[in-house]
Amino acid sequence: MTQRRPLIAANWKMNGSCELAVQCCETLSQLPASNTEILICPPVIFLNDFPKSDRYQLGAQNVSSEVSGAFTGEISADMLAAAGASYVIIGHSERRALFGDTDTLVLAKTKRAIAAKMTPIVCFGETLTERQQEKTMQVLAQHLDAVYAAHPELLQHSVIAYEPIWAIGTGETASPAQAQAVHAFIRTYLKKYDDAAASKVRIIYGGSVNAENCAALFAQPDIDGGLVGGASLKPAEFAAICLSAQDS
Ligand SMILES: O=C[C@H](O)COP(=O)(O)O
Repeated sequence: MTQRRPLIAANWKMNGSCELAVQCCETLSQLPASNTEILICPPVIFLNDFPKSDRYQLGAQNVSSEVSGAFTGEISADMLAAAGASYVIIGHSERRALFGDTDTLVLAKTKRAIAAKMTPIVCFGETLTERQQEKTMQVLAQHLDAVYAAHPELLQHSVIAYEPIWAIGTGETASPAQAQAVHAFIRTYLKKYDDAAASKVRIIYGGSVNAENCAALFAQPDIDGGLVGGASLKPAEFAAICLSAQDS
């Protein structure tokens, strides 16, 4: 880890309950105070089940690209912020693959989040085929360009999540060296938009992070934390992952 403040984010996806929220709060409240920022992104219906705490922040898993109006089922950035979300995950591969979140939508959502004073966690990652064809960096460059080329000013307000799609929910994580190589590429690539912001931006890793593999990942110089799916549904394991970031 680095001088950048570590961020460990839980993405519950469409899982969890108010009972899990209570357990999660209790477990996290026992962690010693530290510089690590802990974030929980439950389904928005559970945001209010988390009491206000200085141990963690709350976030959402998606946001509308629109401000308001006749968009049935959507939730605006202002509404999420009013419900207590200070972060929002944007462009997760599941959104891109299953719900049609294109690069254009990812850019629009990123702008909306920042306008509502939330921090977007903008997700990027390659498929297994793209990795096998050695296209990882090319694919990432294209997707990064789609958000930041015309709007480099967004970078200083963003967190980047690198999530190789082949490692999500599969139990197969990128090795620390593989992940570090991509994180270093992303940081270097982003320098062309804003050199200072690229040095400061937190780039977190997601894809089968667990209590066993997290320490080696977080020890890498360009890995500034994790976006944790399955393991974040087990409060004790998630707390162990948060502790591991403190030690790295
Ligand atoms: O947002 C989280 C990622 O999709 C990783 O999920 P996972 O930890 O279950 O592989």
